[in-house]
Amino acid sequence: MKCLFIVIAGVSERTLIAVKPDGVQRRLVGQIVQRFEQRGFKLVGMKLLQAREDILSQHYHDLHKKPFYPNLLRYMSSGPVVAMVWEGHNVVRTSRLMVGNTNPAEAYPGTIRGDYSVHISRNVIHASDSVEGAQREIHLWFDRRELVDWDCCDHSSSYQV
Ligand SMILES: Nc1nc2c(ncn2[C@@H]2O[C@H](COP(=O)(O)OP(=O)(O)OP(=O)(O)O)[C@@H](O)[C@H]2O)c(=O)[nH]1
Ligand SMILES: Nc1ncnc2c1ncn2[C@@H]1O[C@H](COP(=O)(O)OP(=O)(O)O)[C@@H](O)[C@H]1O
Ligand SMILES: [Mg+2]
Repeated sequence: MKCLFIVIAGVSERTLIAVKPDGVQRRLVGQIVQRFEQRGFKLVGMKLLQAREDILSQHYHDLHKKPFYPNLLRYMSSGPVVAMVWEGHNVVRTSRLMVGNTNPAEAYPGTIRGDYSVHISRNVIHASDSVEGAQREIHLWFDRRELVDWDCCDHSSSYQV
């Protein structure tokens, strides 16, 4: 029974969150990170990068026939993005709810898109939309060695005088 618990505890769900170029340029990174921390998720990977076109075209492969696809790639290349991996119970579904509708005009106030954006072509943030998609996107954006496993600790037990 103890072994079973350890196995289950070891496969906590992860998702890819990316602050898009407009979010970085508008200095929204800190507020977005704060929302995920406050909700109780654990940051296990984070980097600022100018996304390469091959990564973006794989990332948005499902949309490559859409009329807005060229504009989407231009948007995502228009400055650095902050890519993050967050971990926790139901993190994929919960982070989609925190992010809000793809179209900010439909996104509820209180969601990230509902609070910080007005137009679908500048919607501030990306969040994986399924557990399988998250695994694929994390693998695409991060090297395994860039992800850090760490335990929450009760600091009071390590205070020293
Ligand atoms: N310019 C433009 N961009 C769009 C349109 N539809 C979607 N996009 C952009 O393409 C992104 C990807 O679309 P989706 O994957 O369907 O939406 P999403 O899953 O909410 O957004 P991501 O988290 O970025 O994947 C959106 O977040 C928008 O930035 C559109 O009609 N026009
Ligand atoms: N109709 C649209 N017009 C412009 N951009 C769009 C449109 N649909 C999607 N996008 C862009 O493509 C991104 C990815 O789309 P999608 O994966 O469907 O939504 P989400 O970002 O909510 O996961 C969106 O975040 C948005 O930036
Ligand atoms: Mg999407």
